[in-house]
Amino acid sequence: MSADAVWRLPVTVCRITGFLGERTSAALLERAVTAAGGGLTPSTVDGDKVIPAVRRSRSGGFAAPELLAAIDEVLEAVEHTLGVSCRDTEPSYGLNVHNDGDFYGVHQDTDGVGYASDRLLTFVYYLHGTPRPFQGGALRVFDVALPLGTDRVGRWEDRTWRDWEPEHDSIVFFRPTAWHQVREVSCPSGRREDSRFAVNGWLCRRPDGAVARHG
Ligand SMILES: O=C(O)CCC(=O)C(=O)O
Ligand SMILES: [Fe+2]
Repeated sequence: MSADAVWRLPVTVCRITGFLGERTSAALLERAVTAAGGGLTPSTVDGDKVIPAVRRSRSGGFAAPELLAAIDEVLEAVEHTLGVSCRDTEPSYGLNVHNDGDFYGVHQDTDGVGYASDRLLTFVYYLHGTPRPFQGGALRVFDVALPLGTDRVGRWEDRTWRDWEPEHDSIVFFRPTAWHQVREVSCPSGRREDSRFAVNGWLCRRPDGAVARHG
């Protein structure tokens, strides 16, 4: 057998289109555009570092109770498909806005500071104007490529991937350990309302002793 043999394991992504429906998603987009008008700050990595070579976008707090309610409704199916249990978790999320030239390099959502290890499930819900006013901006999720021997770690050259379009009113779920990136966005108008909007977050393990939401 070749010493270069690898196991290639596709990473499961649950994707749902038309997630909130036309009216609710339009209202959420309007709120996202308004939120992007003020109060957003450069997105960070490792908790609090702004590193434009790794990540270039703007982020801020955002309330989307209708999105959380809809996530709750599909959660059991998502847990089953991804093989995670989200009992006793709480959401942590915000708004990420990508405009011309913005991107997020390859990373895991478990990177960096301690709290990230409490993330059990990643969700990303996308919003944009019609027709889609930007190009690029796919979510690229890498397959796992494990060498058959145990004497070396996987090489990046061995990785394959799948791109997921950030289509308006679609949502993806995946495990936070998945390697992924946001491909560079091209948004020639540069207008705020033409951005790639994502409500992005995690279901996180509650600190010990907290009261469980689901009883
Ligand atoms: O916007 C996306 O498609 C993914 C964003 C992301 O990976 C993150 O914020 O950790
Ligand atoms: Fe991420």
